[in-house]
Amino acid sequence: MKIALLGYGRMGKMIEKIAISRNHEIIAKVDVNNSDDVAITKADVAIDFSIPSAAFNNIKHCLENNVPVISGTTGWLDKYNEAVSICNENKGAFIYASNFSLGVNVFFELNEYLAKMMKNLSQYKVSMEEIHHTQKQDAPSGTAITLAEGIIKNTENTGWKLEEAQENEIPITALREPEVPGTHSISYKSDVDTIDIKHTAHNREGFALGAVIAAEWIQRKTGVFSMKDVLNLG
Ligand SMILES: NC(=O)C1=CN([C@@H]2O[C@H](COP(=O)(O)OP(=O)(O)OC[C@H]3O[C@@H](n4cnc5c(N)ncnc54)[C@H](OP(=O)(O)O)[C@@H]3O)[C@@H](O)[C@H]2O)C=CC1
Ligand SMILES: O=C(O)C1=N[C@H](C(=O)O)C[C@H](O)C1
Repeated sequence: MKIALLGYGRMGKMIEKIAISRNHEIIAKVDVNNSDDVAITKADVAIDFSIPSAAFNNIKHCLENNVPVISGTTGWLDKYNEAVSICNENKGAFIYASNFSLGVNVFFELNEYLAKMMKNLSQYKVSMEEIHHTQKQDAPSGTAITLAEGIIKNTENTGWKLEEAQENEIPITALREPEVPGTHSISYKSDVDTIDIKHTAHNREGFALGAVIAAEWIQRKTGVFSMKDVLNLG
């Protein structure tokens, strides 16, 4: 495949390495100072790991030029429904995932399964913690938001909040520490015990491999998909 990388930072560089190892070709590398709009239109797929303020326009540009797009950028989802409409209007192909790693996608399923079991156990209060590197622009992480949505779908919780939450809201603590690729944990605490589940990324390879697998999977498809479709989980 000919791949356009939209965003050539930590993730863009890791995706380049994995894509080349799987015999793909990088034909465009876009960052804040370098936008090659013509090269993008010649790609079989674009992979966007950029910044929250740039992601939507990157995705729109690809979909309007019939280039399938995989986006892992977090913090832009107020415009997700608009991106879905643009994809459908252009009969394009689009996947957004807050986390492309196989391990976290298994963790998403585990989280929902546990939430269903906890639904009627009102003695347990749920909370979440995410830890990321100090360069991260958004909080809470996209992954933490997906995890919170998985709990809300399956319990009486009605929303989530950073730090101080109301009754029926999931409190999320977002910590920033040097060099941490991404750690997410969920706790159900009662007066007598605590149940914890946790995912720890050791590096960024899992995210990058998942994004390249999604790019391979979306070839010749039309529609809006998720990593659940790609990995055939659940
Ligand atoms: N879904 C997932 O599995 C994962 C998602 N992420 C998310 O991916 C995103 C990128 O993460 P990361 O690589 O660590 O971040 P970096 O800051 O390392 O990289 C961001 C890149 O985007 C570039 N950029 C800035 N403006 C634009 C623009 N207008 N168009 C295209 N590129 C632009 C930056 O360029 P410059 O440096 O020149 O400013 C930089 O190269 C984040 O939102 C992060 O949360 C991260 C890991 C996994
Ligand atoms: O910014 C990051 O680094 C990460 N961002 C994603 C998120 O916001 O969930 C995924 C991963 O945790 C790393």
